[in-house]
Amino acid sequence: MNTTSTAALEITGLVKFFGGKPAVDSLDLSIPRGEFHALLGPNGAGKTTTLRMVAGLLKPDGGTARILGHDVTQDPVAAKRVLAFLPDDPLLYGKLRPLEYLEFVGGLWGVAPAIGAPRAEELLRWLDLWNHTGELVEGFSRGMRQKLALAGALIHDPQLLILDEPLTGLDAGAARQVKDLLLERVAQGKTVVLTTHILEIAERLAQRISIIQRGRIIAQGTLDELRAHAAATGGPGASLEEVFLQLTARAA
Ligand SMILES: Nc1ncnc2c1ncn2[C@@H]1O[C@H](COP(=O)(O)OP(=O)(O)OP(=O)(O)O)[C@@H](O)[C@H]1O
Repeated sequence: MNTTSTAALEITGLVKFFGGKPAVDSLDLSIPRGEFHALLGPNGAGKTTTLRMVAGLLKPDGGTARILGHDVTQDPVAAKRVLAFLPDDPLLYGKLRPLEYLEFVGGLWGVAPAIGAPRAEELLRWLDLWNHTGELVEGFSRGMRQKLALAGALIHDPQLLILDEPLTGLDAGAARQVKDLLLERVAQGKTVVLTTHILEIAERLAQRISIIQRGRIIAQGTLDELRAHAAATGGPGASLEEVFLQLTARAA
C-alpha cells in the first residue's frame, strides 16, 4: 500500500437501510490526508449513520469505507487504530478523575504511560481542564465532559479524527479551545472530519465541505466552489447559509 497517497477516508457506495428505507444511499466520499472537512446536511440526512458505519459501530448494508487504506469491515482493528470517533453523546466514567480517565482510555489503546501521561497533561492544559484534575468527572458540566471526551479521543494520536457535532453546547471560550485544538491537528498533517449545524464553523474552519441530503452527497467543494455551484444552479449564494439553503431546497 502506498501510504502517502492513500486517502484518509475513502467511502464508496455506502448504503444503510432502516425499516426498508435508505438512510445512507450509495454515498461516495473521498477525503485526502491533512484536510479539515465538514459534513453539512439537514436533520435526518444520514450524517451520523455514515459516521457510525465508518467508526465500525454500525454494519453497512453495502459499499465500503476505508481509513488510510484499511477497510473498516474487513480489517476493523487496523482501521480503528488510526481513527478516533467522537460521538455527539460520548460515554464517560463519572467515578474517574480526568487523568484517570485518560490513563484508562490510553491503556485501551496500548499507549505507553511514558507517552500517554505528558500527552494527557498537554490535552488537559489545552482544553483548560488542568485545574480540574482533582475532581470527579460526575461533577463536570456538559461542556467540560465534551472537552474531556475529545481529549480521550486524541490520547492515541489518531491520524483521522471524526467528530459528530463537537461544538454544540459549548460556550464561546470552550468552542475556541476545541477549534484551536482541531486546527492544530490539521497543521500537524492529521485529518479532521466533523458534522455541524453551525454553518459558521464549516465556513471558517473547513477546507472543503460536503453537503449531504437523503443519504447522498449533493454538493462538495471549497466554500467558493459551493458558491459557484449554487450560482450556476440558481441564485447567488453569498453566505454558506444561503448556499446551503439553496442547494438543499433544490435537491428536495
Ligand atoms: N437506529 C436507527 N433506527 C431506525 N432509523 C434510524 C436509526 N438511526 C437513524 N435512523 C434514521 O436514518 C435517517 C438518518 O439519520 P441520521 O441520524 O444519520 O441523520 P443526521 O444527518 O445525523 O441527522 P441530524 O442532523 O438530525 O443529527 C433518519 O431518517 C433517521 O430517522
